[in-house]
Amino acid sequence: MSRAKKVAVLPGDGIGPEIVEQAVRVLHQVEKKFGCSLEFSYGMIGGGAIDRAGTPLPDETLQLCKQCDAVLLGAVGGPAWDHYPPEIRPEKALLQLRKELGLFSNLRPVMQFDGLESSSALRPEVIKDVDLVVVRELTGGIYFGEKTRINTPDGEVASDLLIYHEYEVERIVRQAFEIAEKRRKKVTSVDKANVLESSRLWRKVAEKVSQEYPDVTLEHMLVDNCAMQIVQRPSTFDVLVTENMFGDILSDEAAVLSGSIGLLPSASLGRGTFGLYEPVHGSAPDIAGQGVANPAATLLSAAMMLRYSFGYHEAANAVEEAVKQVIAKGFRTPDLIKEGQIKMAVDTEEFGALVIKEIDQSEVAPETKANAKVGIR
Ligand SMILES: NC(=O)c1ccc[n+]([C@@H]2O[C@H](COP(=O)([O-])OP(=O)(O)OC[C@H]3O[C@@H](n4cnc5c(N)ncnc54)[C@H](O)[C@@H]3O)[C@@H](O)[C@H]2O)c1
Ligand SMILES: CC(C)[C@H](C(=O)O)[C@@H](O)C(=O)O
Ligand SMILES: [Mg+2]
Repeated sequence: MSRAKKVAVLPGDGIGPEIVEQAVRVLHQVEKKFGCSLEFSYGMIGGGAIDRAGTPLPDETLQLCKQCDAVLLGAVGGPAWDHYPPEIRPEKALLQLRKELGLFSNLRPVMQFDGLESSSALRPEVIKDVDLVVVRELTGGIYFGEKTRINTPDGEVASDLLIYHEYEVERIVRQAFEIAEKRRKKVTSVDKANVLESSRLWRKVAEKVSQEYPDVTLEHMLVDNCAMQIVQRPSTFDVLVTENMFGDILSDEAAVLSGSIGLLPSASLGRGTFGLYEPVHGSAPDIAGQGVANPAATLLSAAMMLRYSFGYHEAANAVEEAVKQVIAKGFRTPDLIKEGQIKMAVDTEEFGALVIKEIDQSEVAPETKANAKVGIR
């Protein structure tokens, strides 16, 4: 294979370091098995960076990311920093990093895992055949609009501006159509066009872009309805495209379909092959330091990195298959064990070791249909 691919590794806070450690171990196994070469460089981000460097996103971290081919991130935040002012909160680092790197498109695939049918809070017949991708706009909308906080005689007043430019909507909607063309050819555009002007623009642009993709069906859905439909008839969704905050909320909700937020990976992409890969979940302060976090979401994010940023499709398939196999064989981190179920309980490190063993023993498999469907390039 070609020169070593450079990976910036940002473990972050809470369970971040625990899950990222397993991802790096798995990627070392990928190097061994597939003869590729990855070069890892570590950087600080989030609360830990505030404590050590006085800022959640030190300039060295940003420069490191810019010099690499991809970024692998754990999670940021936690109660220790919740009272900090907005400019030095851990979450600010994440938003700034995505913006600075031009990563406007956040892909969050949601799938079914064999053996987990009864781990979901939903009935097995409802979650049967779930296979959807949330395409979340990532660098615009209310998270990035102007914020104000003023004192008035009637008390404090706060505001967050929700603003979208046409070009921002157009590029993310187009991305959704490109993905849908390789899948089941259906785009659900989610908005609140009955109330929000930004959503009315969103809808108009979605209609315009859809003209270029006559073989893809476009449906519009109001976000409140979508929040219900996603748990009522999830298998009818293929590609779901939406603005930043709606996508944030709906993707956490969609975790119920797989069985745990610890299973949901993500890829944040821009124009080229550079990408940032992180689990959908946060730093899970309630279980941090116990070594019991589910590392699957991070391992699957690493697989997305192999696929989208490096084009290592076989290696990506092997990691995804290995994670699925470990789960199918009945191994479970605590988040996937319901009361009364007898399963083989494993911790974070044991789960990582099982995945490594699966990769070691795997045949080098060709691109499978299921994997190819999420592909965007
Ligand atoms: N990308 C990110 O870095 C990111 C994303 C979301 C939240 N956050 C931050 O994380 C902190 C905690 O947020 P929260 O509690 O609302 O959300 P969270 O996703 O961290 O946790 C929600 C629940 O899911 C569980 N959970 C999450 N990941 C898990 C895993 N891998 N394995 C097993 N269980 C898991 C947690 O234990 C918790 O019960 C906050 O500071 C928040 O701002 C960061
Ligand atoms: C921590 C927060 C800023 C972040 C977001 O809203 O993007 C998180 O919830 C996510 O989903 O990655
Ligand atoms: Mg979120």
